Amino acid sequence: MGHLQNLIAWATAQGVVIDAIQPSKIPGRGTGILATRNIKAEEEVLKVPPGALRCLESIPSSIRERLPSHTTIQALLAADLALDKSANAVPWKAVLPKMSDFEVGMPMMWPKALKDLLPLEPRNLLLKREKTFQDDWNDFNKAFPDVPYDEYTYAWLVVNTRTFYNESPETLKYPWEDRLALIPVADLFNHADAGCKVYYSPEGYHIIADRDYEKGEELFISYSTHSNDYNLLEYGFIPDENPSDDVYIDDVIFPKLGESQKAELEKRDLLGEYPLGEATEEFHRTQAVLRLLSGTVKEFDRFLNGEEHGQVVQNRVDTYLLKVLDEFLSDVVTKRLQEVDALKVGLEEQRALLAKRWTQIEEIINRKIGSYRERQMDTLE
Ligand SMILES: C[S@@+](CC[C@H](N)C(=O)[O-])C[C@H]1O[C@@H](n2cnc3c(N)ncnc32)[C@H](O)[C@@H]1O
Repeated sequence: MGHLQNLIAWATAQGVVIDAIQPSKIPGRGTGILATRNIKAEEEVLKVPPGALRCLESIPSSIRERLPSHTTIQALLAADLALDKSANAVPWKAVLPKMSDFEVGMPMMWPKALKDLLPLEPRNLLLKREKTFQDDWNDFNKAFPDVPYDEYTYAWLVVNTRTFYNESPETLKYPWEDRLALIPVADLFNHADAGCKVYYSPEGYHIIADRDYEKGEELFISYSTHSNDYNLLEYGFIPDENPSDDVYIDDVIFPKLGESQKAELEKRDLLGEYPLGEATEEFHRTQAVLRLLSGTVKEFDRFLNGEEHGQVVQNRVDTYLLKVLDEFLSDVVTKRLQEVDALKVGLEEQRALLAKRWTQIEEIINRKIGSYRERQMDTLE
């Protein structure tokens, strides 16, 4: 029996109910879930009972007691996985991605020269994630010094890329972003921005078809509405289509900021993270920094206090933003694409992912420039 068939037999024995789907190898996406017959919308295709979860409650107290009380659920799950040598875990572990998959997709595993060519905002996010990983490893290594670094790294990345939100009386004591669990078989669904519904009941996790599917079609779930910088950093892939994608212009903004302007922004917790997505909450940060760069501190304050009236300042800010976006294209994006192309460091697939991201950024900026120009023409008419 192959690993995937073995997994199904094992999962069924754990009480997992699998209907009309099967895991299969999908080019470019590792393993995914395919329909084995035509499926109607609202059909339940998977149910995973609570007993089959790898979650806070299933972690042996012998592990929890040896790790510090501040240990996150993510780090506890990673510790549990790194230490789990039981035969019961083998069928699930056998279908997990390999370390070589993480080395390609996860920027955490890239050589520094490639990490340095990531856009500034995700580069900063990566530094934070690396610090979290390092802290988790230090705690784990003190408690379990016999487990090698590579084995823990692998377990940590498995947890990082395939957990689900899991609410229980125990996990409610943790911050919401850390209420995590591993759900065998459900963790084989790949991401698309529209996908099957996932919900939890006392019977466990249910996955329900969101629409009709034809036999052989891949079924997806949505991991959430993240930008592709986030998808790359946290999950190690870049979707081709992503309506929630956004671009941060920190790379072009930061070199323009003087020390006193940085201090002004820092004072108000507005230093860094400048997205272009107008629908995002953080777009307010972008509007604020553009006012500071193109106007006076007084105007900047008026904007922050909600005292800006009329269109005059906004029109000037839009014109300034257009200039900034042109600069972003010529001074940052084009340069980065050339640098990635010239670089011989790392694996070809790693460089291809990085180049894909900068190309997407180039396309988004070009679309933005087009829509701002159109808006300006409309205002003039
Ligand atoms: C929850 S797992 C899904 C199953 C996974 N493909 C596997 O082989 O085990 C999440 C991982 O799947 C991959 N993935 C998910 N959605 C993808 C997509 N739309 N395109 C490419 N890779 C995807 C990424 O590597 C991600 O870290």
